[in-house]
Amino acid sequence: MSDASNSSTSAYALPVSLQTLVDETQGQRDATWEGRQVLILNQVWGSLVLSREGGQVLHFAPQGQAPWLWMSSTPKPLPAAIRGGIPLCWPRFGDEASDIDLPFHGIARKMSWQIDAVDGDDEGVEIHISPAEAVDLQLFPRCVILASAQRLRVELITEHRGTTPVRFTQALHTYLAVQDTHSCRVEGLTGARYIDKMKGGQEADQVGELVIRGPLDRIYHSSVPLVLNDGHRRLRIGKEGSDSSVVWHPGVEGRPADVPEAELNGYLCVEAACTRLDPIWLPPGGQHLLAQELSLA
Ligand SMILES: O=P(O)(O)OC[C@H]1O[C@H](O)[C@H](O)[C@@H](O)[C@@H]1O
Repeated sequence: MSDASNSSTSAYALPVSLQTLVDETQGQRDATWEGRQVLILNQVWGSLVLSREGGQVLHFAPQGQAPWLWMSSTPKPLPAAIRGGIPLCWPRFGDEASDIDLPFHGIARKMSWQIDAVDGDDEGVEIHISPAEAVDLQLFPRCVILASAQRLRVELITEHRGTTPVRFTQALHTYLAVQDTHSCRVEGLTGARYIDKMKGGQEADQVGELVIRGPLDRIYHSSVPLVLNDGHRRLRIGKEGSDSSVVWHPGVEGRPADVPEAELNGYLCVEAACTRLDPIWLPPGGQHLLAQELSLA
């Protein structure tokens, strides 16, 4: 379903068709949503949806709570990436120079992934995924997703299986569900140096708390945990293996085609990233772990 009837008007809400699939799940099952093969978990600790296309968490909510992640009700059809949840931008983030000739946000979010293990009980679940197709690079990715009533943690692990050192960038491009983008503050960035991509890459220092007033596309040089406060909920955004925090919202002018107007202010992207500020150099045999962990603050 990709029409207006799939859109829910209440804040934090999932697209109606996805929420229905979650509600109809008891325990764990495979299903199809918007042409994607998804694993749906609806258990004592909460619910989670994972797409094999893109290896992407599409939804997470602790039991009895509203969704923590935003999802477009009108995603583009395959082979496009889905806008929402936690897209994997790997092994290239945005417009940074790359050793390898790759698309803007890399290849992972358009790859097909397989589920290697799902290990869960009433307390939570641990899911391991890896590419279902050959990765024609020296680098090989895999992910571990840990969900419980208290947290969602996504780990993106890169192994170097080749013979020469490789430089790469990446991001866990998380779309966080908010009541209204323009009521949001991101706490923890005061004083941090940032690159303003909307001002041609101009650099500046963050003065005071970051308050979202309009379109924003910034790479902060920051490795500390942040808090997204939308006035109704405070989400702690912890991370590992990342010295860049990207904060992005396109605003009305830049609204992507796969974001209905009514849903535009239902999210803010706060991304755990390794960018041009902190690219990863991996030697042969090396491994890097990038993680983002969400919990209530
Ligand atoms: O539309 P996408 O390819 O998913 O990219 C969406 C956005 O992602 C990042 O946050 C970048 O900083 C932005 O410059 C970009 O516009």
